[in-house]
Amino acid sequence: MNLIIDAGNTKVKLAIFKKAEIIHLETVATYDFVEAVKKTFKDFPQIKSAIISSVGSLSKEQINIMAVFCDFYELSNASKVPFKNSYASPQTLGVDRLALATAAFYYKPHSNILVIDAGTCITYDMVNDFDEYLGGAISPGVQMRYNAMHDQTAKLPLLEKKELLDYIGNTTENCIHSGVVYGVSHEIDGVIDLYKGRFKDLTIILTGGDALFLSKRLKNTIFADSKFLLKGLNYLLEYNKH
Ligand SMILES: Nc1ncnc2c1ncn2[C@@H]1O[C@H](COP(=O)(O)OP(=O)(O)O)[C@@H](O)[C@H]1O
Ligand SMILES: CC(C)(COP(=O)(O)O)[C@@H](O)C(=O)NCCC(=O)O
Repeated sequence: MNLIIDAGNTKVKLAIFKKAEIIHLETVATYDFVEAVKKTFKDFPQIKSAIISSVGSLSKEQINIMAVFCDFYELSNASKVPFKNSYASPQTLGVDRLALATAAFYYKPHSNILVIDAGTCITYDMVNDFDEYLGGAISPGVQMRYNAMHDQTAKLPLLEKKELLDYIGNTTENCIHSGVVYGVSHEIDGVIDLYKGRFKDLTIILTGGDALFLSKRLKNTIFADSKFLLKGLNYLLEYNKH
């Protein structure tokens, strides 16, 4: 069994893989990380190896607790990956994006794949049919857009995402929801259209905490998989063992 940890900027996801199958999944806040790890090893003593991708605020001490329990690997920009990395600043690339590109590579090798991760930020990552990672884009995530409007104005309230019946907002709250929800979904559809114009037979994967909420609102056909990054990490753990 492998313990796979994706520490993002909002939440830490812990998954246990038995070969390619996820048999346990939980999401915790950064401050609960150490307790969650201890409990996981108590409940699943069969875990032999672990990997962590951390782009959030976990400290070195928090991360190093893993080494107490098993054979532990921290994903870094020096890790081996199964594709050609053509990012011009590989040392500053988020390791979570390396995991997404890895999942894309194994999902459909030698094909054009765009991965959209709607998490704290929305990331766009492109792997082409030459198995080459090109990069993509980083934009503000759903909750970040709500937070920014509240934090940087005097009058706008802090809201959370909500289903909307009409894109014409008729109250302050509805106008904010419309701006965020229709803004994000039209951004994503617009970006997909750009990539479709350049890459033939493009496969589009949507993942991250807001994937299910957004998938219903897109005009493009996408494959939503909230566990895509975790699957990429499980591949990278096996890939870097040898
Ligand atoms: N409990 C929740 N209820 C509603 N939305 C949530 C919840 N937790 C996370 N989200 C949404 O998912 C986003 C974070 O997704 P996630 O993939 O966990 O981010 P990260 O990997 O950056 O930590 C937030 O920006 C928010 O919009
Ligand atoms: C863009 C990110 C903040 C996304 O993090 P997330 O929203 O998944 O928590 C992260 O991948 C990161 O810190 N990247 C470094 C810059 C780069 O990828 O070029």
